[in-house]
Amino acid sequence: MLTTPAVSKPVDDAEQGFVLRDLTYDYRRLRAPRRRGRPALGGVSARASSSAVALLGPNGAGKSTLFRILSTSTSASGGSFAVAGYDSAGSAGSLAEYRRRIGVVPQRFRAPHGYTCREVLAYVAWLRQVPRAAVADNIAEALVLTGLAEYGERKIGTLSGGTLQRVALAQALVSRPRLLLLDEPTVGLDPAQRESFLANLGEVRRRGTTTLLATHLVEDVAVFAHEVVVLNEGRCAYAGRLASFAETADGQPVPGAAISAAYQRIIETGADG
Ligand SMILES: Nc1ncnc2c1ncn2[C@@H]1O[C@H](COP(=O)(O)OP(=O)(O)OP(=O)(O)O)[C@@H](O)[C@H]1O
Repeated sequence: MLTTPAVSKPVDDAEQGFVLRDLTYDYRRLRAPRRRGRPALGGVSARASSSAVALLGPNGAGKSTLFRILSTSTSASGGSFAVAGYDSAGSAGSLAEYRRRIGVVPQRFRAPHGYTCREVLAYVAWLRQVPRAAVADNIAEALVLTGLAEYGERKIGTLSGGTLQRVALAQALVSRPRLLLLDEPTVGLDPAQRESFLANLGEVRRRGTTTLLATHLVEDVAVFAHEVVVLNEGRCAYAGRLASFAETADGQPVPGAAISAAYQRIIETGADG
């Protein structure tokens, strides 16, 4: 029977965030080193200090490449990053531990239709090497945090798109990640589903998980983000507080239109924050 798990306590924003130091990545070095063009990342430096960071940028800006580096599915060609107690330059944390503490929510989450939500989460917990004694609690906590406490025994094939995307978030949380990477997770959801997903995400980031949300939807940025990083053509065009980005007074709601206008200005002028 499901009991209410002890959900980890919210933590101070000051413990959150990340540092990117001159990160470079060049796909051409792998396939066609002499090909003309630019590297996917041409020296990205940025700093964030909150747990709610939106990553914006036009197609090809380098967002997915940055995610691949932060999730360690590929290594940067140069530069380093520090996040969640780990420094890729070697000064802090272990790579093995860091890998266990990353959660990734893809744009389109897929899982076998015949599995229950709990089975999917148990499988991911096994992949992530969650200690056996912690698995049941972690699964229960992930289901509660994503509003899926009643869905543990539901089969994946019976879920709506919005609920399935909450399972995507739950599976990313099952190892209690300290870094959560989300790649346009609300694409295809209707407004009510998006609102519910973002509410869950807000709860997650208040639990102490540095959350980096790549999105093209300014409404999501307005609801979720405290800070914004904008990539353009493989470089950081802006990194800072959402309120400064949209030129809104701190503490005031930031309208989506102001975010959109600031974003366009930065992309068009190449302004550097
Ligand atoms: N596997 C690959 N092989 C070669 N070049 C690639 C590969 N993946 C991405 N690129 C190139 O690297 C650059 C950055 O791509 P990336 O996918 O990181 O950008 P993005 O901001 O995530 O774009 P999108 O919003 O379209 O997903 C682009 O010029 C892209 O063409």
